[in-house]
Amino acid sequence: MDVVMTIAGSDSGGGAGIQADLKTFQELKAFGTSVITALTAQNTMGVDGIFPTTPDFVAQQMNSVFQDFDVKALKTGMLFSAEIIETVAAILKEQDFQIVIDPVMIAKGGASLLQQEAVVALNTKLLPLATVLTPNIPEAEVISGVAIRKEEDIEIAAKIILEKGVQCVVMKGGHLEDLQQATDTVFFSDGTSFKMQSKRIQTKHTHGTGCTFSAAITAFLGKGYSLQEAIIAAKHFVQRAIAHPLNLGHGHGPTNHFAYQEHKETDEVLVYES
Ligand SMILES: Nc1ncnc2c1ncn2[C@@H]1O[C@H](COP(=O)(O)OP(=O)(O)O)[C@@H](O)[C@H]1O
Ligand SMILES: Cc1ncc(COP(=O)(O)O)c(N)n1
Repeated sequence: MDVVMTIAGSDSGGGAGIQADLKTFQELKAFGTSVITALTAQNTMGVDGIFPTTPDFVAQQMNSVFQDFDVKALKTGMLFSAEIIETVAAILKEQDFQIVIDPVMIAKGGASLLQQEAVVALNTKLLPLATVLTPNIPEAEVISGVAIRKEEDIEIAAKIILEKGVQCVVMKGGHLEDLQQATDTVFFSDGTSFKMQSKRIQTKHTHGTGCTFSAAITAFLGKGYSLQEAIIAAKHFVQRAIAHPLNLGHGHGPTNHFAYQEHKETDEVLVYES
């Protein structure tokens, strides 16, 4: 059994964060371990409160798992503060994992899940350790300092991000809402790139899409897929999870992790070199 890890915040509403990650790992038959950076009081309508863990206790959780398990791949999600980022980075520097970094900043409802002053630590301490970084458009803008207004800006921002030491960046297109397609563009540090395109589903139930996508990449990497294979397989996973919503809650409802097994016919991801 392949062991993977998520280092992220808890979402009491079950749609994002640690809960989305563990559900994704489970559906993909990877054994999920978890390090909780913060508790959030949250539902589909928004975040009502945040209670961060101390950096020392984040370290203690990581060390307990690493002492006992052979972790194959891990992801980070909500890290909340510069102190937590520095603690996580210092431990990961000593290890040789495949690391997926989902640079979570703002929840769909608008709450800040990363303190503003933590962006420097993210850029300088954590990004150089990333096998793959998965920013949405607003996150890519903050990390790169480039305002993304048109297609060409995506490539400009990606190049700046790769210069920070990231091996691969997936520029997620979920926030480009005027388009018919949900297109993610993947750039590697060797200069190659490809696009993944799927039908944009008209739905408000997109809570946890980014968490689910990065957790799926982690699970597939843990199972031995190549980086490109893992990213493409994860796009299939999230597409099915969005296409078959559970219609839960009164706001932005969660994605459907069961859909990967239950709706194998939903497979319309187009991949092409860019
Ligand atoms: N309405 C949608 N239909 C299909 N795919 C979507 C939709 N919204 C987001 N996605 C996909 O979900 C994944 C997460 O993207 P995004 O929503 O941009 O991330 P985040 O949750 O971090 O904001 C990406 O693969 C993106 O293309
Ligand atoms: C604890 C936690 N982590 C991450 C997100 C981001 O969610 P999304 O994937 O919808 O951007 C969230 N809302 N809560």
